[in-house]
Order: sequence, then structure tokens, then C-alpha cells
Amino acid sequence: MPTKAQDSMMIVSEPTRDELGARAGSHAGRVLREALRGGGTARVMLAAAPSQSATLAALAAEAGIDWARVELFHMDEYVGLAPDAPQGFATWLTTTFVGHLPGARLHRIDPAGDAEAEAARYGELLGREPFDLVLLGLGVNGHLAFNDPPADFADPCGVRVVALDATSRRQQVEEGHFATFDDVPATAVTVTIPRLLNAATVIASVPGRAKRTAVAQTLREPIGPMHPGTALRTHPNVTLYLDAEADPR
Ligand SMILES: O=C(O)[C@H](O)[C@@H](O)[C@H](O)[C@H](O)COP(=O)(O)O
Repeated sequence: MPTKAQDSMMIVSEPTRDELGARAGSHAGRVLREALRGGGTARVMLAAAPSQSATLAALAAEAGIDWARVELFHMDEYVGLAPDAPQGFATWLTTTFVGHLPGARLHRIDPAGDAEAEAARYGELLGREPFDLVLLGLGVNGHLAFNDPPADFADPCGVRVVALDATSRRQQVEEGHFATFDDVPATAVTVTIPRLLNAATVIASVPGRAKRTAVAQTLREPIGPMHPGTALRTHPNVTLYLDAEADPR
């Protein structure tokens, strides 16, 4: 499919979710092989969500990546879940992705315990070095990680505790992760937008009809806090992978 620039963002539209994943995963594989060339390490920031499944599956199948030299982080976690709860984002990532990669290390955000202290700890761990690669999705409300609108594009903090808005919590019920709205934790630890976008390469995987409005807003609305996804247009190296259902054009 043709690609097209929107502001500085490249857009790749594929017919299906699996084709989107194959294309985004192979892009991520190229970025990682390049980052690892010369024998160093690479730092990768991950979203943990169904929209990422096809991309992560394709990336896991990529050849020539020494996962023992890749440090993996995740961008958000619910507050108050048991550390092994199936809804936990670190647990989901371990089961679907990291557990299949020999030698890969995921730095987990701990959902139990003192959330403020955990946000501070994780922020320290991330430090200020840019990520080599960020793989992210877009919420139904346009969020990046758990930065719901209005999102702070200039947050001086790297990781913080946030209240989840109703759309974000409903999305989790609609996707089948929780039985009821009240079961979805009301707060989360999230990497902030400036820290998330402090990255050499950002690959956004956004499949599905439920995301079409959020994609349209991300592409067309003025850049600003009410549409967190518009922050992607401020970054020089973002590729947005869509499937036909998500593509509003
Ligand atoms: O899961 C995460 O790590 C992030 O909180 C979130 O930003 C997510 O990537 C989008 O909400 C898309 O989520 P879905 O794939 O569930 O639609």
C-alpha cells in the first residue's frame, strides 16, 4: 500500500491487522538490528495491548536479533493489581512476547505497593537516554500510554501516577480484560508523553474500527493536549501502521 507523510509522520496502511503486524514487526526488526550493530545494547519501550499482538509476534520471529543485548521496558501498569494478575501489562508482555525471546530482560513496573514510590523508581531506571525504539498504540480516546486527555506534552516528570478516564476504563471492559467497569483499576503508573517520545524511532500499530475516530483526530486536529496522539506529529521519526478498519482517509 502507498505510504504518505502527514506532518513529519509516515503512514502505512495495510488491508488487515495481520498484514499491519507483519510490516510493523519487520520495521522494528530492522531498527533493532541496526541499533545492535557494533556490539552494544538497545533499549526498547513497549505498549502492552491487543493492538500490539501482531506486531510483537512478527518482531519475535525476526532473525538476527541478540535479545540478550536488548533491554525492554513497558509504558504503563495498573495500580493495585496483584503482581501476577492476568490483566497486568508486564504479565501480558511476558506471556505473549518476552518469554519467547532468549535472554531478553523486561523491567517490570510493580503494580502492588506504593505507586508514587514505584513511579519514581521506574523514572530513575529509565533515566534520560533516548530509547532506540518505542512500540506503541493509540487509545480509543487518543491516549498514548495512559496519558488520557488532557495530556501534558511538556511534563517534566518521566513517569507518574495518573487517574484513568472513563473511556480508557470502558475500553478495558470492551476488550474483555475486566468483567465490569468497577473492576478496572482507577489509577495507573504511566510513562509521560515527553519521556515516551524521547526516542530515535517510534512505531505505532493501530488496527481496528474502534480506533478510526482517534486516528482521524490524531492526524487532523491541532496538535495539543485534548488529542494526546497528536504529540506523535511533533516527533521526527514516527511511522503509523493502520489497517483498513482504522484508516479514516
Ligand atoms: O497498553 C498500553 O500499554 C497502553 O496503555 C495503551 O496506550 C494502549 O497501547 C492503547 O490503549 C491501545 O490499546 P488496545 O490495543 O487495547 O486497543
